[in-house]
Amino acid sequence: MTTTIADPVVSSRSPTDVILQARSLTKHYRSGNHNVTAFKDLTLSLHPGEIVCLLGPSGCGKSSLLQAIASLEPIDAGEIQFLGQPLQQPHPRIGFVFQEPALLPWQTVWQNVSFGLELKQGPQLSEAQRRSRISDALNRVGLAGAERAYPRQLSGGMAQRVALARALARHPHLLLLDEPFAALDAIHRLEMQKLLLEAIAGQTEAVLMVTHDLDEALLLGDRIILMHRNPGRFGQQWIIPQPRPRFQKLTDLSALRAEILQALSDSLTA
Ligand SMILES: Nc1ncnc2c1ncn2[C@@H]1O[C@H](COP(=O)(O)OP(=O)(O)OP(=O)(O)O)[C@@H](O)[C@H]1O
Repeated sequence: MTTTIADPVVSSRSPTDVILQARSLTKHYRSGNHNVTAFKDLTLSLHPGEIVCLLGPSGCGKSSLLQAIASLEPIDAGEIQFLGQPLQQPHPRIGFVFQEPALLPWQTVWQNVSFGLELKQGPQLSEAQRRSRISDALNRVGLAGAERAYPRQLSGGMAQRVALARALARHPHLLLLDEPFAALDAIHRLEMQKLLLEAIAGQTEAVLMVTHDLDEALLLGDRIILMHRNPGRFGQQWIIPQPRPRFQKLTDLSALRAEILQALSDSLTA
């Protein structure tokens, strides 16, 4: 079952619409004298209201897939459509958060979030619109008041909130998250997981998230896709049969958790 993220702007979209359609994607890297196939023949659709989590062993191509969808890395075969249009370059309505916040150390929090709006193909925003977007994004991540701080003055959790605000300022239809909370301790991770759900409400339509943490996938995902490696490819997928938020209800998913854990364990030897 999927939970629709209510959004006055996007409520006209039906869950049968497609935000992202990727067909038969293949990606090779040249490594020394040989090619590494990061992933092969991946097909994926993301629908409005969905958070989809990718789980899988190291090297199965999760990050490469996100980078391909973000148009940060070219693909060797296949096609990606975003909102029905071919996607060939970074799109202003796709936000990206990496494991490292990657903030510019010489710029303030406000300037770092503003940087998310610096895209050649981005919408022409007036100064007032720009300010409003940055201010709204900082509010969403609970950083109103920290606008003038520099990255060195921030904790790891705060820095990651800035990175999230930078992505949200784009008003993304699609948010790509590559292990965004992996570097945080358990308490801050939980805080950020809750904050993420609140921050995307009413704005972001679909989320594709890479995580190594099965509990995180069960907490946040509406759908979990297992990836295998050599070459990277999709395996089983599971629909999470409970609406979000489910912070108090993980024990209800213990049978499903055990099933996914077994599949993950099997994938290590596949
Ligand atoms: N820039 C690169 N040049 C050469 N090979 C690469 C490059 N980036 C990734 N690879 C290779 O592509 C494959 C997929 O890597 P990728 O980082 O996408 O996997 P992953 O599932 O995200 O791994 P992890 O969970 O460890 O982050 C691996 O074999 C990796 O070594």
